[in-house]
Amino acid sequence: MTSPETSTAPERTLGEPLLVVEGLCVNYGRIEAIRNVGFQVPERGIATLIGANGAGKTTTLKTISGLRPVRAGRILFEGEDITKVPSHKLVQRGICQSPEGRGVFPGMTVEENLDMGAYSRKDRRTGAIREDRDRVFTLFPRLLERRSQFAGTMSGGEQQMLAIGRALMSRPKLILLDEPSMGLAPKLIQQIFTIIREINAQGTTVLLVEQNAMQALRTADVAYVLETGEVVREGTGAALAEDDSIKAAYLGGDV
Ligand SMILES: Nc1ncnc2c1ncn2[C@@H]1O[C@H](COP(=O)(O)OP(=O)(O)OP(=O)(O)O)[C@@H](O)[C@H]1O
Repeated sequence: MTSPETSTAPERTLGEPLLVVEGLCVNYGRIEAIRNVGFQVPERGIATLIGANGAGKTTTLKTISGLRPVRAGRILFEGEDITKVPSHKLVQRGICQSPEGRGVFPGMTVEENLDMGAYSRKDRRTGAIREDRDRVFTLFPRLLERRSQFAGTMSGGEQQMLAIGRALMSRPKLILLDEPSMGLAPKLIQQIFTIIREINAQGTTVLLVEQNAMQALRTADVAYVLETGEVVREGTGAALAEDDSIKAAYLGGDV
């Protein structure tokens, strides 16, 4: 049993909301994938969306990234309306997503994949890109060992690390992580959550989508529970991790 005092969320001063989502509705044809979804991500914080399969987590992230059109509602980033801003422009503004299921370039080496992540940034000085590559290698020493290896020949966990590293290469203010622990062995899951906290401690705001509810709640400052396309609960990660109805519904044996 974890008390709020033992939450591993680091002590930081959270800022004003960096991302605000209001009344978001998104459809796939006639199917309403999410309805009236609203939440906020505080600057320098970690927010998480948890929920079962099909709850609408990935759709929410894709919509924030500009990959799905909005039927109703709006998305504000740094106080500006970005609801209709296309994906590549959002990367330039500081929002970058690490997709579910890795999505690395299999025929490129680790290093080439990382360089692709820096493609759209304004500061393209070789020195600056090298520094950021080194930062990724410090976070993920395994990627350094495999810097010349083709991404497609690496394990699932290594590809997941590479996808996060590649997103970091755009120097995002806000990183969107879609199920970073998916399919990983328990030891690697612990490592990924430690790295997420480290990325956040270095100044990047995090929006984390997870099915691994207990780990996500322990990591997050604020948390929202999605159920069939709607936000049904919200609170601090620590409070929701302690809530009996949340434990019964979402945590199962995952503790
Ligand atoms: N390409 C698509 N076409 C039609 N419906 C879709 C599509 N993608 C998702 N949906 C539907 O939208 C709803 C939300 O799905 P979404 O993938 O966002 O959920 P999720 O919470 O991320 O689930 P998971 O954890 O399984 O990835 C579901 O009802 C799903 O069936």
